[in-house]
Amino acid sequence: MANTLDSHILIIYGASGDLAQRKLIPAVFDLYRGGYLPENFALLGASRTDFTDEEFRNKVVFENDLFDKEGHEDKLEAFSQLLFYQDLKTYDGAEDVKKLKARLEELGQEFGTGSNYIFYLSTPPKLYNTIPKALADVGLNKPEGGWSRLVVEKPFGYDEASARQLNEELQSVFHENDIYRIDHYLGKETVQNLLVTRFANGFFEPLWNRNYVQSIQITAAETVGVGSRGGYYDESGALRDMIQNHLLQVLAHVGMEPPIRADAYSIRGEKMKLFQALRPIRGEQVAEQVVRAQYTAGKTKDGEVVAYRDAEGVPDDSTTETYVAMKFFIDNWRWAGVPFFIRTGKCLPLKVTEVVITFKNPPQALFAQYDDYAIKCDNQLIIRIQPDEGMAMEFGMKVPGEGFRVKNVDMDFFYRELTTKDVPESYSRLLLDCMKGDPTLYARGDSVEQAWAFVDPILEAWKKEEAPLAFYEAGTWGPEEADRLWDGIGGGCWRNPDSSLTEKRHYTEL
Ligand SMILES: NC(=O)C1=CN([C@@H]2O[C@H](COP(=O)(O)OP(=O)(O)OC[C@H]3O[C@@H](n4cnc5c(N)ncnc54)[C@H](OP(=O)(O)O)[C@@H]3O)[C@@H](O)[C@H]2O)C=CC1
Ligand SMILES: O=C1O[C@H](COP(=O)(O)O)[C@@H](O)[C@H](O)[C@H]1O
Repeated sequence: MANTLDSHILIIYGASGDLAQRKLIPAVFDLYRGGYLPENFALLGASRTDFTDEEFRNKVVFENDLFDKEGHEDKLEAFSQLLFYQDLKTYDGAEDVKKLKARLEELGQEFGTGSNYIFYLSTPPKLYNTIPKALADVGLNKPEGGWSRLVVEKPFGYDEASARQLNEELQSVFHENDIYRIDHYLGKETVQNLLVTRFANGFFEPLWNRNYVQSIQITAAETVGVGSRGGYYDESGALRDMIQNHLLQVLAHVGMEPPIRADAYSIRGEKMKLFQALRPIRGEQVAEQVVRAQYTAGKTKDGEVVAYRDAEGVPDDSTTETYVAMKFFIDNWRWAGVPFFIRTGKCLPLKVTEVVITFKNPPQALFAQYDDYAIKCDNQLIIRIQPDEGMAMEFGMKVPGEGFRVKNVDMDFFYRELTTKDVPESYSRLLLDCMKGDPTLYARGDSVEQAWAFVDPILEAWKKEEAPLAFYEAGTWGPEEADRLWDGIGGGCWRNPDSSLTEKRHYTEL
């Protein structure tokens, strides 16, 4: 099936690496299989490893376990014929980029793709500024008669200053509208569905504010440890790796004002305003509002785990956090006074990401004398980002029989009931949007800086050791210090979720 996308070539820098093999090439194959790619399309891998086109195809397609090969041999073979490879001596050398340009022109003629290019930077981040400059030196940032877009992987900077500098460097050679800062959480259907839930329905929005909401919590728990990524992770830590980008993006979808239109300008503008309203956490407040912790040896769902400090590539005196829990406020009219909580960690009991909106109790506890009312009657909306994607509303109902005993029940919706199709993988959706020239689900430069501005003071306090590092056993829900964040706000606690969104309850004991 042909479509109306512009013909183009997708160039993946760092094509010999893990991300290209595990995520990018399979995502392009999904687009190919779904008929989303333009009729004239080619993919050019570029990195230093010596491959012929054929060797590259073998590595990233035929020897790639992530492809379900059975029954798809013909499609895979045809897809592989769209893949090419250009070896480089360096990523930013003049000779290399000239060679790359010549290859692109050759492919452009062979495939009729013209001079439309997407350059995907899947290399170590230190090359994110030098590659675009090298492209600009030979005019590949503004190709004659075509267009050029740049996709930049995470991490986008290390702090606000480095993100600002990177923005300046990129924007000096590419127009902001052509820079696509990828955050794979924005490619998740359920993160996008937060906007639909809020803005396509009439009954959530009137309740979605300080008058009715008691607290909002976001949890992103992982069972895995750092595995073989210790070297990268130790320089990063959970705050940079998960909160500065993914979870603040989720927060923005939960907290932003309604956009005027469902387009990149309006949606990204509202997200920026939300980030500007985040109340900074500085100095002594860091110890009160943010808990950082590191896992020790233990047992998770995946088996025995060694302590973080014993993981490959991690120094034995590392103070890098593998867990963060924090409480903060958003200083705007909608959210004044509402506490927000975010936590994320490695080696926790479950892989789960969810948002929980807890609504205020009714003004009078009318049925308080009946046993379990007090503990049972939270009105919560639970939005499950992954897995078991869906939503559940919890509220109190009368237990049949005498008196007014109240129990919590739930109404749920599961994404799998909405469609029999597989939920598209984040990278496929995001790549397709870039091919269409739609940056709505990509992070805008100023908002990335603003997100860093929120986390920077926390990182500074940690650097000065103004807040202690706690420890938690792998396989537990984190340190007990995180529970204390809920003190003094008039109720509430972390919801430690089950593996399924709602355990189907049997009410026989009633
Ligand atoms: N892997 C993942 O799941 C994710 C990765 N990312 C980001 O994407 C980018 C690529 O990640 P990933 O594919 O995992 O990384 P890899 O370490 O696998 O590197 C990708 C490629 O970059 C090239 N490279 C260039 N210079 C260097 C260097 N000095 N050291 C090592 N490699 C170099 C290598 O190719 P060659 O030697 O052939 O030139 C390598 O194959 C990173 O910035 C990462 O932060 C983001 C999210 C998830
Ligand atoms: O970007 C990252 O995300 C993953 C978690 O992504 P998910 O889609 O599986 O929730 C995390 O494991 C990794 O450390 C981080 O770099």
